[in-house]
Amino acid sequence: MDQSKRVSIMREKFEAQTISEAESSPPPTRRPPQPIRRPNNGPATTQPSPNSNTLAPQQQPQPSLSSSGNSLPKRPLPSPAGLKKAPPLPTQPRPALNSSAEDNSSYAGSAPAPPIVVPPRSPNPNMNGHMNGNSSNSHSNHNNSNTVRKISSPININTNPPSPPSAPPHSPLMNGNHSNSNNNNTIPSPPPPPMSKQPKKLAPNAVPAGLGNILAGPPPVIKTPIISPGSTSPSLNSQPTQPTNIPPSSQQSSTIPIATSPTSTPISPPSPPSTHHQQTPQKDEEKKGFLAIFSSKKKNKKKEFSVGSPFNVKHNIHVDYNSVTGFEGLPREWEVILQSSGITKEDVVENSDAVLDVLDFHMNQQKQQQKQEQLEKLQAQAAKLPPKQLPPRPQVDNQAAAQQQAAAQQRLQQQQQAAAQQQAAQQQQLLQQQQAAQQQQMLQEQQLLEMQFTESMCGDEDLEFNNATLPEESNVSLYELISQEDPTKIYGEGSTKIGEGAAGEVFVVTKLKTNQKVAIKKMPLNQQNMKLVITEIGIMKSCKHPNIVEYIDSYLLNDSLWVAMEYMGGGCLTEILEQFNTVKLVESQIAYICLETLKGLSYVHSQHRIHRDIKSDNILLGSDGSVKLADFGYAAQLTKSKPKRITIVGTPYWMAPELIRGQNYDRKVDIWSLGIMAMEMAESEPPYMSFPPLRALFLITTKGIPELKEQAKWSDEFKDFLKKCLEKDVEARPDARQLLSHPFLKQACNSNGLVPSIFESKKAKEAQSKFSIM
Ligand SMILES: Nc1ncnc2c1ncn2[C@@H]1O[C@H](COP(=O)(O)OP(=O)(O)OP(=O)(O)O)[C@@H](O)[C@H]1O
Repeated sequence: MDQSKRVSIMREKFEAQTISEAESSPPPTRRPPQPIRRPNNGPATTQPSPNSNTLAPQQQPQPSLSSSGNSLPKRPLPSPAGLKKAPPLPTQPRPALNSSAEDNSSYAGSAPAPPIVVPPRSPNPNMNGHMNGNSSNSHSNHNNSNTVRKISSPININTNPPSPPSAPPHSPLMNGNHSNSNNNNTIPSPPPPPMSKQPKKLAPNAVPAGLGNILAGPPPVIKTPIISPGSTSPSLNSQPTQPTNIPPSSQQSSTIPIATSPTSTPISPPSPPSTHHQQTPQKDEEKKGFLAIFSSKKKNKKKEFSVGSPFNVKHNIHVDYNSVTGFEGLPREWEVILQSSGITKEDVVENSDAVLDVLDFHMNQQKQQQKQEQLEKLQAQAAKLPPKQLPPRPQVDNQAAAQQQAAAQQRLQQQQQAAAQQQAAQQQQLLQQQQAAQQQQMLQEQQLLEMQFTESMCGDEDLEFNNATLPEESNVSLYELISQEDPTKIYGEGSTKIGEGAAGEVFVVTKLKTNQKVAIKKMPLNQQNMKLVITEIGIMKSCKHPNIVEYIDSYLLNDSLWVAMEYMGGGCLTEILEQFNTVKLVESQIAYICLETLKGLSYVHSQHRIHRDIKSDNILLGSDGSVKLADFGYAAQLTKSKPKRITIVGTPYWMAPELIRGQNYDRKVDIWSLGIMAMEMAESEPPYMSFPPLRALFLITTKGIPELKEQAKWSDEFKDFLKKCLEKDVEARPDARQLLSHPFLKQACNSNGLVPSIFESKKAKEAQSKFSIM
């Protein structure tokens, strides 16, 4: 699309959204900042005893496996202090962005529906980093062994106008690898973030997202996945120079399509100016230098909008694209976004499309965040409602009182009878539903087996590339996936918390019959995360491969879903990388981890699935050095009707350029992420980690990935492997099967070769937490 038209449409969307929200939403509230932490949560090194009550009530309400369900937590509970990795040293947060699950509905095969805006998988404020657009991660300080990588906090959004421009950051990466030399016109980026241990949680309603904090301090670093439906726009306050909280708009009608989304709603053609709700930024004419390029020439024109019909907007504000000076007429908030993300005038001029992609991305992200905020607020309000008070009993004489008592007793009996009948009917209905679900499940398993059989007859070529073998969309409900068994009869009472993610907490329990250790991920279940959960379980359940964490079963207890899976005693790969100062992976180990990951990916891809969140956090290690893929919460099933994907899902620093750009993408995005993960293993963190996420996304799409810092340290094979994985041209990027024969992987050690590093990193981590306690 023509640049100026695209900018113009984006601005129209923005204006419409702003007005629609301003009129239809309740007064905004700013959520008080609360530190959110994604703990470094490797498995406990001590063996949990079935009887050990590691989650002592005084520390934490015990989420015991009680069949009554009364003792089960409705939300994941705060972890015991001792189990959370003590944050030893300041770290840089890795913020996550908002999510929506347009794609994730696909596993379940729901009929194509309007983009589903998926708020955090967990409403627990302590866990909302993942989906709330907020997670944090440390900025690795290689000189400091105590650096913590995985700390979560929601992305910070702030409406404060940008500080006066300061010097742009000079990343070694950029300096060394990219031409970003003309500083005269450069919009100053925030200075390189100080290591801050305490992740900030910014007021998510504030607009523009994260900017105040980005400007003021460490940039948010996104570590957790994003899902962007491509159909939303940020709710930005019409007074851009004020720190503002914008109420989230929960109306679907208020969502705005992005240009790249197939779900976009068409924008109405231009029409004459209207008479109210002028949202044009003020003082544009005062802007100088770079800012001047954004000045709107038509700022006095007015627009007409109706609440609830944000798409019926008039093209009476013109945002022009000028190939010499950049964009003109961008909303003030966008200027701030660009400034704080370190996106320069040169960037705008040279890569206007990429800048628009990033702005689109940001708009979507903000929208999700606001929706989540709204949801959390409603939930909080509902929780605060006082219990219904019984009316005070009137004073009556004894006889009247006796009569009243008898009548009341009779009424009570009648009510009890009615309730019992109703309950019986409900139980009957539930039973029928369960039977139907079981039948359906059997049918589907049968179909799956048939499909796998057909695939196994086809050979690898057909498995991976013949779209004819793509499955049809199928509809799976949660009841079809979960077990009806009582987990309290299967697992012992004792449980030890071993990890925590945005979706829930992970415990290790012991299977009574076999004495085998099992990991149980407990996720609060609600309407928002239902599809993600179904996706995760559905895909895990049907993935059986030595390089994929084995799914055991899942259970519904109250409104929590417990997913039992193979226990991986070595924790996640990130835990090794966090100890970069003391434990460095050598090439043979990196090659081994890449090889095992590729085997898993090759299998996943052969099932026409995309993992979409490959990163060190989602690679689990066995104590025997085995390497397995985990966390399929963001995976997508390709189907005949959806052979490609477009939803923006992933964790920014690991995201492939085609995905960031909102183009159709497929399995190859996982290969890109694997390349980034390989760089993580070499350098402890992904490229551009020191940049704010939007800037990182921009750099990924425009500059690609810089080379490894210590070129001489690495073999040509490794460098070539990275080059192949990080090939921007999707066609030229090899697939998993092709990569498996890359010469670099021939250097791979065996599983035993990884064990010492797992062991050492645990030791270092223990020493670190002891040190931080002292
Ligand atoms: N099967 C397992 N065995 C051992 N540890 C596990 C297992 N599954 C998860 N963990 C631990 O729990 C942590 C959180 O698990 P997981 O990543 O699945 O949760 P999540 O809520 O999906 O997280 P994310 O925020 O990455 O989406 C992991 O980083 C890992 O340390």
